[in-house]
Amino acid sequence: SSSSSLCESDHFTYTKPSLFAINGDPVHIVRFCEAVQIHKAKGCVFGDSFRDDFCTVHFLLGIRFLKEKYVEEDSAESDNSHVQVSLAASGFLLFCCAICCPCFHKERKANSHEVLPKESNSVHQGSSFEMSPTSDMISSSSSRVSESPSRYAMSPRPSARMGPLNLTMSQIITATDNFSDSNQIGEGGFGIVYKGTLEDGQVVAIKRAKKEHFENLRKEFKSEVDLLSKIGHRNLVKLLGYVDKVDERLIITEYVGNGTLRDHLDGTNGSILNFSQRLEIVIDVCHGLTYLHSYAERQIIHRDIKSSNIILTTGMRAKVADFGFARGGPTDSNQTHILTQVKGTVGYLDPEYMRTYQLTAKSDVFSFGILVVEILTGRRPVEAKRPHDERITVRWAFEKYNEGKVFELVDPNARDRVDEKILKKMFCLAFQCAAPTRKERPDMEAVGKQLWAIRSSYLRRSVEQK
Ligand SMILES: Nc1ncnc2c1ncn2[C@@H]1O[C@H](COP(=O)(O)OP(=O)(O)OP(=O)(O)O)[C@@H](O)[C@H]1O
Repeated sequence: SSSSSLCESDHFTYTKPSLFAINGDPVHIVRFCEAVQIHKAKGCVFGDSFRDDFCTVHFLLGIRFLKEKYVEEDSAESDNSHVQVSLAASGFLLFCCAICCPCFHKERKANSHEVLPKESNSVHQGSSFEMSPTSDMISSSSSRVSESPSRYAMSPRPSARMGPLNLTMSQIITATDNFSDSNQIGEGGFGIVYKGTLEDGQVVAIKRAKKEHFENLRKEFKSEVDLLSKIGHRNLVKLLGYVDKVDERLIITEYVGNGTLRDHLDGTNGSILNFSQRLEIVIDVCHGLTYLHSYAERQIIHRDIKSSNIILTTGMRAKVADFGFARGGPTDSNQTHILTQVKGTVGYLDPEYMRTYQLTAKSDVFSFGILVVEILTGRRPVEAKRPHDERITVRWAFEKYNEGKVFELVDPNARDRVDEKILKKMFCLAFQCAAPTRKERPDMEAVGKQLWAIRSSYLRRSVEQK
């Protein structure tokens, strides 16, 4: 059987099982899908009889392997192989655009209709939330609400401390000037964050649980402390100690003094991030996540990767913070996922995890993909005040990317001009990470390799341009 559709003056025909034609001329499937994509971007509507399932990754599995080969070659690129690799890279982009993206586009649309409007109506954007697998509801009363506290009642234990710091309550009170407003540096779902200066001059960040949520936040506190105590990496905020008393719950971490990534994207502290800084931040976050997923004592899934949870140092290095929602990954090698409540932040949440309650490290990969689009465009994942077709940033970016208008995506505040190929590679990688299903997303280690290759091309081109 055959389906056909007329778009502008072009006539598209698909005859099962694998004959593709434009205006009567047989064409390769990749060319065909590309043309469909371009016409869709121009606003052409394909009739019901015309199904484009064959443009999905599943259909083109064979070609996908080819794409992966290109990426590998790209990572190993050297100065000598420059020309050859550039060609391979553009081939990769072509495939990425024609194959990975149509699939992403199609499924993403379906997913976002299902979940995004519901979420954005229900919760304050940018705040973390959780959703129970049984109730299927998103809490709207508070950005972070826990399950019944009694389920998590722990036996009372003394004010426990770990890490290099052994602080008493009175030392903490002195360090924060009795939790004075002037030392307050931020506020999240867990509580208020204070800056503290210890007797020896060391500056720390002290998260103080809000009294009204004390019981509810017990599990979150425990999870954050337990997981943070097992990790040590330069791209993750370090736990220095904690206090767990009947009437006080505090987490003491290293102080990272240059504000959140979101602050920097907003330009609230005066300076605008250039492309090179954005690329380094992306790489730092990738390294932090790679460590959590593959090198920590036990796999850790962060579950709340977003720009306000990335804090920058004065040297503009990025550190992942806020482990309040973090969870250990599967312990048994036969286990592919963990079945659990949905927790995270609107706009960054993995649609597959939302649908199935199955959590894997690939949920962090999805959030990372969304974050990369945010870093490059400067736009929040959901921009409610924009025109309709620009509200879901990743979808808007994807459409523009497919129209070949990659420069229109770049944050208008970032003035340094970047090579188009580099930008395309970055966006393409972000779209792969934000693919609708986890099996289509690369793991963080593979992302790191691609980023490293992008970085060396970027540095080489910067030198060439000088
Ligand atoms: N280690 C730190 N060093 C410096 N500032 C920090 C540190 N940790 C947190 N902050 C600041 O405190 C703010 C609140 O952090 P917190 O992790 O409690 O909440 P959040 O991530 O912004 O919100 P939510 O918990 O609802 O997701 C951060 O946005 C940041 O500005």
